[in-house]
Amino acid sequence: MARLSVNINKIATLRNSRGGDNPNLIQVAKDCERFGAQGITVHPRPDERHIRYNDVFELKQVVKTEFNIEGNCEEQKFVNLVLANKPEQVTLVPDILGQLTSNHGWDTIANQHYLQKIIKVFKDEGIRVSIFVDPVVEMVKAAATTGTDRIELYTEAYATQYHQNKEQAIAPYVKAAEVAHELGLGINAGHDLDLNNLKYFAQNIPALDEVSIGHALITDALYYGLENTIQMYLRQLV
Ligand SMILES: CC(=O)[C@@H](O)[C@H](O)COP(=O)(O)O
Ligand SMILES: NCC(=O)COP(=O)(O)O
Repeated sequence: MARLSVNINKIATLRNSRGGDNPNLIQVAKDCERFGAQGITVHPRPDERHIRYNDVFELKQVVKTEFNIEGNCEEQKFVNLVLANKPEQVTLVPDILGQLTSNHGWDTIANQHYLQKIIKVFKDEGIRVSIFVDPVVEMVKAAATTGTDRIELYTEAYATQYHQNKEQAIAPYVKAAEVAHELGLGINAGHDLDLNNLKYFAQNIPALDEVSIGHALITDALYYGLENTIQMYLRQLV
């Protein structure tokens, strides 16, 4: 059964909007775990518009499940932050500066040597590495030679197409996941997964290890409450 990591970026967005400490990010992380989350994900960005670098140090002290830090490893500040905190997992995302949200996976062919080098930096410190990739077989095959432990399949395209044609939407992910599994890679997934599309995704990707979900889950929590919402998401993964 795939594990659920709750991305708490949006809690930090809300907190930062008033400059104070309400909602308290650390308490929310603890509560997510108490309500059943099997991991906590954060994606600090250079402008610190939601997660601040300092939040990561505080979260590291309290997260008891899997701590997953996502971000752009081309930023030295991000690399230093991860190495200083040694989370269970780092997810490398090829964001460009000022990007609204993540919108593409790595070109694992063009960046093969760079990825081999940077992945080793984290793995030498005992940190599991996952890299963000589009569901493209060539990219998955080249991911396998970078030394990464896992890939995270970027699911925005799946989420967008799901309502029109879910069979068509899932097809490239099934293929990419089969290849990843054959090559010995672990499989994570995330971006725009929600209560409508999650169950079908998990049912069709049997080797799925983990999903990280933030935007939709935190939005749903406004209506259903955080505890109830986390339980609802966990039920989609059974
Ligand atoms: C890598 C990924 O898909 C998510 O981490 C997403 O980028 C969330 O980041 P924002 O909350 O900044 O949109
Ligand atoms: N890695 C994806 C993630 O952490 C959350 O993405 P989203 O659910 O906020 O789109």
